[in-house]
Amino acid sequence: MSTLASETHIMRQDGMEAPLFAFRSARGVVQGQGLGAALPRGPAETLGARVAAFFRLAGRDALLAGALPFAREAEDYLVQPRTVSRTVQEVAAAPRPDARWQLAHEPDAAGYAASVQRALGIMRQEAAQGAGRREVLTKIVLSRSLLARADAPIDLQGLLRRLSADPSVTGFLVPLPPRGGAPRVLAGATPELLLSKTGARILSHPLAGSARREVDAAADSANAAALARSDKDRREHAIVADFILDTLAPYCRQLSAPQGTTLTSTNSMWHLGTRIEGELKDASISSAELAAALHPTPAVCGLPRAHAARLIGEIEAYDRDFYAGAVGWCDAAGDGAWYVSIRCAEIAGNTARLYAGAGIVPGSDPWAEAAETGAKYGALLAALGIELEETRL
Ligand SMILES: C=C(O[C@@H]1C=C(C(=O)O)C=C[C@H]1O)C(=O)O
Repeated sequence: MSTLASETHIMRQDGMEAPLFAFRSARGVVQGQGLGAALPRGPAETLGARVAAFFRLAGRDALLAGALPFAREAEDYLVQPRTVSRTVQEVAAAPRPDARWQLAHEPDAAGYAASVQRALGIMRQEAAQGAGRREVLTKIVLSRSLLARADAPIDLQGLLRRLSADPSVTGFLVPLPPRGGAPRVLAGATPELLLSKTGARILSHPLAGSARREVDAAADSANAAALARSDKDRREHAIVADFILDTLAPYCRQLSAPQGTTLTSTNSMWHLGTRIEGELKDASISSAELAAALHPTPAVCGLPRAHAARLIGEIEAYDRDFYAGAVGWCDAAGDGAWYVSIRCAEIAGNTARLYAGAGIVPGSDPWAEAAETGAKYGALLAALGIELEETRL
């Protein structure tokens, strides 16, 4: 255990100490204050063992929270706060910020559509090589990024309040390892539950298959109806739900998706979702270990997983770092909640780096996928107060 007291202290503009981390949803708020200690960092493979060793020493009241990066081999960042509060949500509105922004796309919609073409070409080629090939790519999730620089430091507490205003998401703020000595956080409004555990009961609610929300009610329902009957989106979704069922099955005495696949929505997006419920054989396994086993699911990576992750590294021009990873918390009983870190931005001082991705399967239309990623910036753009024309292609 190492103490990082000076590294991640973030002061609010009013001089009060800001929370170390926060998760706010309609189910309540879990928030930590002050940095106590940090879990020795390591890859997803060893998270379960490191968390178990931590709680053997840290005692019953301890709690760990933080972020897993996208790459399984990269090091996670989990911290223990000095104090924890778990409360019921009080949604205080926060005024929209009026900063001026400079924006840079990495890549823009055309560049992103070209990457999708390239991935579809790889899928066609591998499928043509047929069963003789060991690894045939059936899905890959490609992302793009938007770098936004404000003329003033970004107010993290206001941002978190605006991100949490949508009752269908979990607003989060977690510290990331400082870069070049400067503190940074990951802030987002994730709609996707990777895994939660309470005693022996576990839940996962994967999302895949998307359409934008519309202000006009008729257009909005038409988008939802088209998503519900889209064969491409159903295939894209089934790959994720099957992967999660297969991965969790060995840990469970009972596992099912009683409602099947249904439409779910946030303020900015429609999704196909499957609520998966299970009962663990061994209730002492930690939610962090289960989250690490699942991560990254084909909702953010692809199938086969390692093959898709390698191709993402080749096709995307940047390292995803903590985007498309997982954020969450875990207590000494192993109970906790872990979310897929999407609809998020890495924030340091005046800059926010937003990310958005979309699942590509045979039949995907490159420009439609580019438009989908534009729509997925929506939650963060609205919370930061950024207007972006390009999100409507
Ligand atoms: C990758 C993202 O979202 C994921 C991809 C989805 C899709 O391709 O339809 C839907 C929900 C998420 O699992 C993102 O928002 O960045």
